[in-house]
Amino acid sequence: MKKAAIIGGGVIGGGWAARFLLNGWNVSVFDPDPEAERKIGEVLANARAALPALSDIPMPPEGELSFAQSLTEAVEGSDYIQESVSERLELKHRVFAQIQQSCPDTLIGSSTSGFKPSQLQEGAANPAMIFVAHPFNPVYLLPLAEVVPSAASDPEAIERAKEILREIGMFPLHVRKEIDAHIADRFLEAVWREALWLVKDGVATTEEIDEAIRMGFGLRWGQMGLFETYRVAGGEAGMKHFMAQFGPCLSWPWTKLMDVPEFNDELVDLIAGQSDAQSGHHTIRELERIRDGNLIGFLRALKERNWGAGKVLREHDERRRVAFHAAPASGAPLVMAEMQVLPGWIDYNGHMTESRYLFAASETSDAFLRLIGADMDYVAGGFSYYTAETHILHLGEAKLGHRLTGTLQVLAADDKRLHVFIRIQRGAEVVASVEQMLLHVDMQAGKTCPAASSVLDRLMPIAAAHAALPRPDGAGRAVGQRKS
Ligand SMILES: NC(=O)C1=CN([C@@H]2O[C@H](COP(=O)(O)OP(=O)(O)OC[C@H]3O[C@@H](n4cnc5c(N)ncnc54)[C@H](O)[C@@H]3O)[C@@H](O)[C@H]2O)C=CC1
Ligand SMILES: C[N+](C)(C)CC(=O)CC(=O)[O-]
Repeated sequence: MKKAAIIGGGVIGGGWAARFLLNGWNVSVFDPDPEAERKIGEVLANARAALPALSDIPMPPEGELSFAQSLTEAVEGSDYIQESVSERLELKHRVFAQIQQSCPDTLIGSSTSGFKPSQLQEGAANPAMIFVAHPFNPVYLLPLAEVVPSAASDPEAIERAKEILREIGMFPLHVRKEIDAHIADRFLEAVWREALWLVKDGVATTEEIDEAIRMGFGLRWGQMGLFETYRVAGGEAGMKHFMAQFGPCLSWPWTKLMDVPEFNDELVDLIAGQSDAQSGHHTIRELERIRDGNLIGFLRALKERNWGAGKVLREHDERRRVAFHAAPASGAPLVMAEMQVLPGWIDYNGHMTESRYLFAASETSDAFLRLIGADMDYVAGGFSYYTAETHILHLGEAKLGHRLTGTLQVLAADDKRLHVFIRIQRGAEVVASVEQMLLHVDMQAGKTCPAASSVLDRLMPIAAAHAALPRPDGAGRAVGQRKS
């Protein structure tokens, strides 16, 4: 089992410890803070609840965590050392000196947010082993680690470090030219300084600034970065058009940070050329589709959490739910869910795996239950619908990227029973039908009971309207039954 030593077990050291442990490494932490063990325990509990949810493969057995009494004890026999002490250069120098007394040839990544590797290496016994490995909080979830070597670094050691970071699920971004605050923190710092001006000048509150980020460009940045986003914003003509349109802003007072590069053809060609090399293999339409697919995934996740832009989606749903019940019930199957076949839904036969048809049906029926008021508040009150029986007919194949619609027809309903017929459709093609019997239950008693009148008042008009629909062909089918 490999061993990582974490020197400094605060916010970032705790995150590194969790990432290594959950990826199967033994971890030894040294931090003189008497609270370090408790703090790391809490970070680890959060990481255990979060990181496995990102994986479709079972996680390796967790490594062993130990707390060393001295720095020398922590680093002994380690394959990798991550320094995460406070952002003070003289403290980092002292820590490196102590580490290299006993482990001069072991890789030492520093979490420093801003010091250059050449600064970290000053006075070191073996500068070649010291480099920046700058992570992002929470370290156990965010993949980026900026790996910054200096001219004194050993290239082979840097490649080994990048491989270790990949092994624990990170994305090592090799920063080729050392600079204060590396790459990402320079952006964070620029945005931060601009935000401080806006607040100080009374232009916006901290909340308004956060809304400006999380309701708009923050979502775009999170899935496409800066240049790819602006390339798409240039329309069919791409980056050159974008720059022609917005280049003049560089000399307008659009920012307090007025030290800007001269806007000339050389700059345009530099940026546009790099943008072509980065993204020119996709058409703008392809990039739009990639962007939209990514945004749908984000927004669905945010909606699940009822957070940020996801809260807006839920509020919008609620408004539409009220409007829906105010109108007369329609006599057509209800379109209750839209989804896209994701990579993790595909099986070894190259099409959507069977369990995802049930998932798609349950997305559809859950949305219907929310529609009739059997929502999470109703469940919190101790009542719910449970599925008693399901019959799936596989009628077609859904493949990666297909957009699917879940429609629901009520076959029958009374105060305790809800018999539904769900079609999972790709356009007009029904790829599966899912017939279900749901029973209304008192969750505490573990028995069926009549649904609340607030639910029945919404359900029964829909059931009455659907009674006029033709009975679906697949309804009531049993396994093995031949159609006459
Ligand atoms: N907080 C953040 O958002 C990020 C911080 N960083 C960087 O990570 C490093 C650590 O920052 P945080 O974890 O936020 O600080 P922190 O204040 O939460 O933790 C620093 C820890 O270092 C310990 N420490 C101090 N002297 C020590 C010594 N001689 N030996 C061992 N441990 C010692 C302290 O007791 C403390 O627990 C800094 O270089 C910072 O710039 C990097 C990315 C993000
Ligand atoms: C504010 N900060 C400079 C410490 C931020 C970072 O270094 C990275 C992060 O996680 O935001």
